[in-house]
Amino acid sequence: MSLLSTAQLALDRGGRTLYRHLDLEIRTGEVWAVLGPNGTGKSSLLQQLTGLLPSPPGAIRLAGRALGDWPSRELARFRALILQEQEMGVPMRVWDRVLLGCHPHLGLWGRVGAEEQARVQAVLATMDLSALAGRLLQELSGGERQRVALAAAMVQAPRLWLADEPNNHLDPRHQLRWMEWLRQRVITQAGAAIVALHDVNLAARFCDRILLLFPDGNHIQGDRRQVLQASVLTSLYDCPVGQVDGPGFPVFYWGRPGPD
Ligand SMILES: Nc1ncnc2c1ncn2[C@@H]1O[C@H](COP(=O)(O)OP(=O)(O)OP(=O)(O)O)[C@@H](O)[C@H]1O
Repeated sequence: MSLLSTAQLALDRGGRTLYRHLDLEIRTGEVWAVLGPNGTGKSSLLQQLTGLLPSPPGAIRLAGRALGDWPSRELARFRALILQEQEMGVPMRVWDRVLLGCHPHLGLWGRVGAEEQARVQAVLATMDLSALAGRLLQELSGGERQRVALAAAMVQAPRLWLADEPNNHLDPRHQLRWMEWLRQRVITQAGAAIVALHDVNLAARFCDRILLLFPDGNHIQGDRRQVLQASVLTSLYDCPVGQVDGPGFPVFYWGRPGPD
């Protein structure tokens, strides 16, 4: 089943055409990576797919229904957007920030019950945040704050995940853990995800389908084995990329092999 589709989507921004004629079909159980150099439109695409940037009526459909026809509350239950930079605004504790993720699921009076408390507790434990529950966001490291943003989306429990560089600031253990969690979640809950990444190796390991955005406005999409090839990535990033065999997946490296 298609959870997100686009028809001839296009976007001009910053005086440039970022993409044209973009037809996407993101199905249940799929994790997509969007890759491309700085400024090619990865964040802009995610913003457009969520409705933060305009698109023609019917050009974006979620589960078959045009984006503009979704009531906002239903939409908030269906999909989550994880932004690249987290706005901190008013001082807030970790627990309260993560609890905000429950809001689309609360009843008319917005009362938080034992079920929501338990959900927050479980997600905090998964993200190694239990000990920080009472701390202010302003007092956290960049990686800790990023884990809080991911935790809030996990509590929101959407079917469709749109995540802009979710691994920003995360150490390798937490990157791996979160990507594994997302993949598992998408498979077991019949969900789907589209994730903007700079780490090609995470894409090669955890994503099924890849969308490449080129600086000249062109794009390529397809199965990860077909798209993620050293020659394609070299041309995408205008930087030499090599490839070696990893344990069950390819490993890419930047630059030419060293002399030793
Ligand atoms: N608010 C804005 N107003 C006008 N132009 C913008 C705005 N935000 C981004 N742009 C421009 O849109 C283009 C795409 O930016 P975008 O942030 O989508 O790229 P990106 O692929 O996510 O880059 P990065 O890898 O650096 O995160 C860039 O040329 C950028 O300068």
